[in-house]
Amino acid sequence: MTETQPARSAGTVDPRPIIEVDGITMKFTSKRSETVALDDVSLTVGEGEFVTIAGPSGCGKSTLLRIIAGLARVSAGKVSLYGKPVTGPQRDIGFAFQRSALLEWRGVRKNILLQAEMRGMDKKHAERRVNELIELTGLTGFEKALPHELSGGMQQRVALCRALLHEPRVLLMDEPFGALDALTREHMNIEMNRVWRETGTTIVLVTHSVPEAVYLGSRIVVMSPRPGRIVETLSPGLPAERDYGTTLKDPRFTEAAERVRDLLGATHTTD
Ligand SMILES: Nc1ncnc2c1ncn2[C@@H]1O[C@H](COP(=O)(O)OP(=O)(O)OP(=O)(O)O)[C@@H](O)[C@H]1O
Repeated sequence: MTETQPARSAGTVDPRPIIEVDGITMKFTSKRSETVALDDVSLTVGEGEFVTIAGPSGCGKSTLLRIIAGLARVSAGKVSLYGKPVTGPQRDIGFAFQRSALLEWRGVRKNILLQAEMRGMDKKHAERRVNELIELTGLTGFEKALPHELSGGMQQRVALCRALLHEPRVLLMDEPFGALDALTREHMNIEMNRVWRETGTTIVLVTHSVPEAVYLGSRIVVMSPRPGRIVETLSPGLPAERDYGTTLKDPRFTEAAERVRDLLGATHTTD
């Protein structure tokens, strides 16, 4: 990566709010039923933060991300991105999902460039950016490989490059490593921490994994079972640069992980 690295230290968050979720409620209504997916959820994410959201299945985590992205309309409350109300699909964000959704007939480079084609980006700029991202995510040498020739972790790296191609200030990730085996997931977590530090992107990541939530998050948001509410927010104060093995033994990590587990355990019992 050639660009200057933004200085970071955990806990010192730029006060400028980038995402503001203010008292949102989300109801899904059909002829037969009404589902309250989110109930009075408020969350502010500052520039450069890495917020992880953990919560039981069905508590509205994906719905919350979709609302921030402008892909779903709230029943009540307000959402702003970069200080402007979200009223429709947002272009200046990146989105990564559990399934990498790569085009099977396109190689790595061309899959990443799909983003540039969809946005009509300047070709030379996009080409330069792809080179940077391929290097950043360790995909050098695989530029022409087709998705089926890649491991699951590599496929997710390609999806990550695609989500970052247009240099979005905000990256939303919905359980992006959920389909990977445990070891590959750890590697992706280490990589994700580096990508965050090196790009300065504001990230919100939804996960079912407690270690992933605590290792990656500068702040960890824990939600209750449906209707989803925020039950607690933790800021363990770990340094931004985190060696995996050392971090997992750090008392700040272990205490936060235990607390998240307790909260999720406690919320599960009321399921
Ligand atoms: N389009 C929709 N129409 C009706 N109900 C929906 C819709 N989208 C989500 N829901 C409901 O809203 C609730 C929250 O769903 P959501 O997918 O946001 O949860 P989640 O926390 O991301 O779950 P998981 O962890 O299992 O992915 C669920 O009960 C789901 O059935």
